[in-house]
Amino acid sequence: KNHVCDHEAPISDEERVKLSPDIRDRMVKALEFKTISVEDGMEDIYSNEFVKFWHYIYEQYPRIFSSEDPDVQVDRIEFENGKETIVVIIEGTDRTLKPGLFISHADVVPAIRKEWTHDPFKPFVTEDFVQARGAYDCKSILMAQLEALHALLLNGEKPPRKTYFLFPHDEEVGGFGAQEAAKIFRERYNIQSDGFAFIIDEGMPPIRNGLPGVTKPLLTIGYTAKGYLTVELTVNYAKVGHASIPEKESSITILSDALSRINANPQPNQFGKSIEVEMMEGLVPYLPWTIKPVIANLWLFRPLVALAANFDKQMNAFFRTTSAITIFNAGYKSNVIPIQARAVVNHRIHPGQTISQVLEHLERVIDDDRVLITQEEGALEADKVTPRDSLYGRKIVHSLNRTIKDIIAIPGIFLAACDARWLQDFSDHIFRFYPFVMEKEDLPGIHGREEKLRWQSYEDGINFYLDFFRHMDENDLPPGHTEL
Ligand SMILES: CCCCCCCC/C=C\CCCCCCCC(=O)N[C@@H](CCSC)C(=O)O
Repeated sequence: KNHVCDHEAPISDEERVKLSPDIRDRMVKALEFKTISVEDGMEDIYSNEFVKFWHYIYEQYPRIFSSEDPDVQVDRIEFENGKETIVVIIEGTDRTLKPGLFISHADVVPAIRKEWTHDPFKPFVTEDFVQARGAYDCKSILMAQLEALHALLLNGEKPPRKTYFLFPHDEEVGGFGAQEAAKIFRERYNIQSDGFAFIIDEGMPPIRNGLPGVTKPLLTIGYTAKGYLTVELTVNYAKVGHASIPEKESSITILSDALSRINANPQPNQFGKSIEVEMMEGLVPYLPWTIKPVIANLWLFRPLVALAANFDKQMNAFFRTTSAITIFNAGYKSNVIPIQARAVVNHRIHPGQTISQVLEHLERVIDDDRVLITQEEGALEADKVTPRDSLYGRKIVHSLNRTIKDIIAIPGIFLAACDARWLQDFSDHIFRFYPFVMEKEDLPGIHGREEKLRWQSYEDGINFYLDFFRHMDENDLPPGHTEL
């Protein structure tokens, strides 16, 4: 089976929610709140923005947040400085079905004003897109889910199964909101291991022109996610003296050598150890004739395809554990040689490797006792893998095909991390993706500058959630539809 039915009849015009000026305005306004997560140890001046953000959201969606309906419940998990992780629970029409869980975080990463053409918290709006920090990651999902849910409830409908929405406040800095929610799901709501039918969180974006020759929007739904490991490298080299008579080595040169060795000796290629082979096979029908015969015959060309990791940064990220040097500091005065140098390396662990294997490789490559390697808190192994033939996966693809023109959706690996990792015990069926098509050039906007959400994509994404909310029952799709 390797067939994705990408020619579903689209939803009808009557079913489709149109992007009204009100829907646009709500999104634009949501982007004005500086719900910024800052790293530990930095001054957190944004707490009140979270309070104001949720106050605004409560006002905008009264059918959810101030409802008399006993089937609609809102729970607020309080954290320091008034920040809250929010849980919304909607009773479904069939109480015999396991509940489903949707996750979307409310926090965003910081943005440096001078790097942007417009203030990242004063949204720049055109006919085609809105540009602001969080426009894609992740207020797009949060707002689209609220729009879809509100429309559903206002229409007098309920989802087929009980549905939980989790809106954490700190995904970008560790996920304590999601970790606390996991405890509350167990203790307060009595949800046991495997208690959710499925979990849906942020993940890969559908990218138009994402691969050479693939012009249609291509989405690799995260059926697993890479692990996470940050290490600090420190050198304390006390042989220092006056800068006019330097030693041959210093903490800076020793650390620089170590970092160069990490760059020159990447972690081993893992092609074939997780679901990247299926991912490549899923792509076959859409590839141009120049590449198709190679990918269609992986039994023969596997070693050749694995080599792609050496030439293409995306393939590299899919096929191996990556190591990104994200922080480097040393020195404090131009004529003083510093004793200490420090760097931070962030690894995204391929499911074919473990944390200890990554550390062993790192030690072997650095091969210098003067470089102290310490593991930062928050490391996690790669996530478990969702079954390829999951009914919910097929239903997701079905709804994507019905609401987003030309989308190609195949199972793959999520290259980053999301809050679902803290809730893995609750479901074997976890899916990580965004339903908003982007152009390839938009990609660096996520965590970068000029982050964008395209309006047509936003409308499509709202309709995706609405369609999925209506159809997320246990009934199988008609034969021939959406076999992954
Ligand atoms: C075959 C098609 C190729 C497409 C390649 C696209 C590559 C895009 C990969 C990732 C970008 C999207 C990421 C969006 C979600 C970001 C979530 C996130 O940033 N999470 C944080 C969590 C931090 S935990 C301390 C992270 O850093 O991973």
